[in-house]
Amino acid sequence: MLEKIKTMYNPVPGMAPEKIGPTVGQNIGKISLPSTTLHFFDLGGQRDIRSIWPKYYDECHAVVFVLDACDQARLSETWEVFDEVLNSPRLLNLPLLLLANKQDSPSSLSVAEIRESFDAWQRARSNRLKEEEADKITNKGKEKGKEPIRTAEDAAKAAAEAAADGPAGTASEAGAEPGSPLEAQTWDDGGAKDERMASLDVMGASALEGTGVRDAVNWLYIRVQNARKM
Ligand SMILES: Nc1nc2c(ncn2[C@@H]2O[C@H](COP(=O)(O)OP(=O)(O)OP(=O)(O)O)[C@@H](O)[C@H]2O)c(=O)[nH]1
Ligand SMILES: [Mg+2]
Repeated sequence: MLEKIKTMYNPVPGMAPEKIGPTVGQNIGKISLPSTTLHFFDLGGQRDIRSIWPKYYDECHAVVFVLDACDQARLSETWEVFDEVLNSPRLLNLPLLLLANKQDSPSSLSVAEIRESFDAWQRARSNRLKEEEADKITNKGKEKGKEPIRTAEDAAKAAAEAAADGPAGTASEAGAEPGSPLEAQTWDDGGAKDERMASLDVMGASALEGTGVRDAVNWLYIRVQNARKM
């Protein structure tokens, strides 16, 4: 994608698609636009390379997450990685674009299908977390049920414990253990994540044919200009 951007915007063309191998570390590039120069850091997407991404978060002004819209088998992995980026506290206030690449291919998912796929993945995860939470509460109840109440003193203690636990299924039960996935789920960010989801920008492009590339660069140009005015 970055090489195509260079070819379209710079006098010296970027590398031809057939010569591009997987990005090891970073690939950099810049393009000049009216009153702005955009500097790009193209970071490799392979598992081992993803650990370097956060090193760039403090320096960047916008993020474009490029996904392979043909690779349906890896979409679930893609959403896990994307969700982490989406929820990175250091990126929370930055413009974020989800760019569905390979739109030239007949097997590519459309922008609408990509959005739907991510929504479905999020719904499934949320249901899974709720089930885990319900199981936890049920198991806890069973444990308690096992304890024989022998004396009046024991009965009073059991009643006090039950009262302290609060009604089953309330937020007091959810994600009680620090560091659990539930805790991440219930982390209060003042609704910033919901807002981000509602305003998530998704676009389609083809790095091979160049369709959608100018729209994506314009998106970046506008966001970076706006950020500068603030
Ligand atoms: N049909 C089609 N193929 C593409 C397009 N963009 C990239 N490819 C092909 O997809 C393969 C992977 O492309 P890369 O550009 O290396 O993918 P990448 O996302 O940068 O991968 P990493 O650098 O490992 O993160 C190559 O065979 C490319 O030729 C596209 O827009 N359409
Ligand atoms: Mg690459």
